[in-house]
Amino acid sequence: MKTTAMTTAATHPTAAPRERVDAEEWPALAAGLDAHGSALTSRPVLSPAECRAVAAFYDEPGRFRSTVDMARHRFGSGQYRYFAYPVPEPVRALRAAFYPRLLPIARDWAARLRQPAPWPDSLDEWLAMCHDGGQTRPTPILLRYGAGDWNALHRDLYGDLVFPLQVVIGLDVPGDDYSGGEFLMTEQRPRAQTRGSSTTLPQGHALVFTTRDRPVRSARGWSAGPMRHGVSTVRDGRRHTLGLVFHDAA
Ligand SMILES: O=C(O)CCC(=O)C(=O)O
Ligand SMILES: [Fe+2]
Repeated sequence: MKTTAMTTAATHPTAAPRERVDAEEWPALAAGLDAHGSALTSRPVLSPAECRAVAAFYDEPGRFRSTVDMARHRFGSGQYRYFAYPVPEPVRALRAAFYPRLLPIARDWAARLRQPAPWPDSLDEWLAMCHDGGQTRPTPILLRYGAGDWNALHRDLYGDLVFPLQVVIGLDVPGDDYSGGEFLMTEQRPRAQTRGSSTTLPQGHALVFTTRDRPVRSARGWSAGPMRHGVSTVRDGRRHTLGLVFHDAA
C-alpha cells in the first residue's frame, strides 16, 4: 500500500464505519463546530469503494420510501430519495455512530442557549421517542445532482422533536466527478445582514453542521443564530451525497 494512502480509510479496509467515526479527533471537530456552525471530519468515514456502493443505492428504488423532485416543490433542482426502514449498511451504522459523538455537543449547545435537551444516550432510544411522538418515518437521504441542479437554502425540520446537528457525506471526488456544487450555509445575524460560507465536500468525509440554530456569543451571554444550508449549482458532472438527520419525520 502506498504511504500516500496512510490517512485515508483505505488504509484500514476492515475498519468499520463506527471505528472511523470513533477515531475522529472529536474535541477539534467540536471546536470547529463552535466557531463556524459546521466542521469536516479530518479523515474519510467511507472508503472510495464504499462511497460508490452507497451512491449506487440510488438506482435501487426498493430501498427508498419516497423520491422528491426538488423543482416540483421549488426546493431547487434535482432529486433525492428517503431511505425506507430498515436503512442499509453502512448508512445505519454511520447514523448510530455519529449520534453519541454529537450528543455532548448538542447538550452543551442547549445548555448555553437555555433550551431543553431531551436527547437520550442512544440513537435507538431517541428514535423510539420520535416514533412515540408521531415522527415515525426515516430521514436519511441520498441525493443526486446533475449539471444545473442545486439545493435551495433550507432547514431539515420534520416536527417538534429536533436533534440540533446533522451530517452530510460527500460520495464523489469534487473537481473530477463534478464541478460547482459547494455545500452552502448561511447564518442570520440579529439586526445585521446574513453571513455565508461554502464547503467543498471531499470524497468520504463527513461535514457535521447545525440543523436550526447555533449558539452565538452576545452581550448578555448566548443567543440562537439561525442557520440554513443548501448546495450551489452543479456546473458539470454528477454529485451524490448521503444526508443523515437524527430525528425522524412525521
Ligand atoms: O447535498 C448536500 O450537500 C446537502 C444535502 C442536504 O440538504 C442535507 O444533507 O440535508
Ligand atoms: Fe438538508
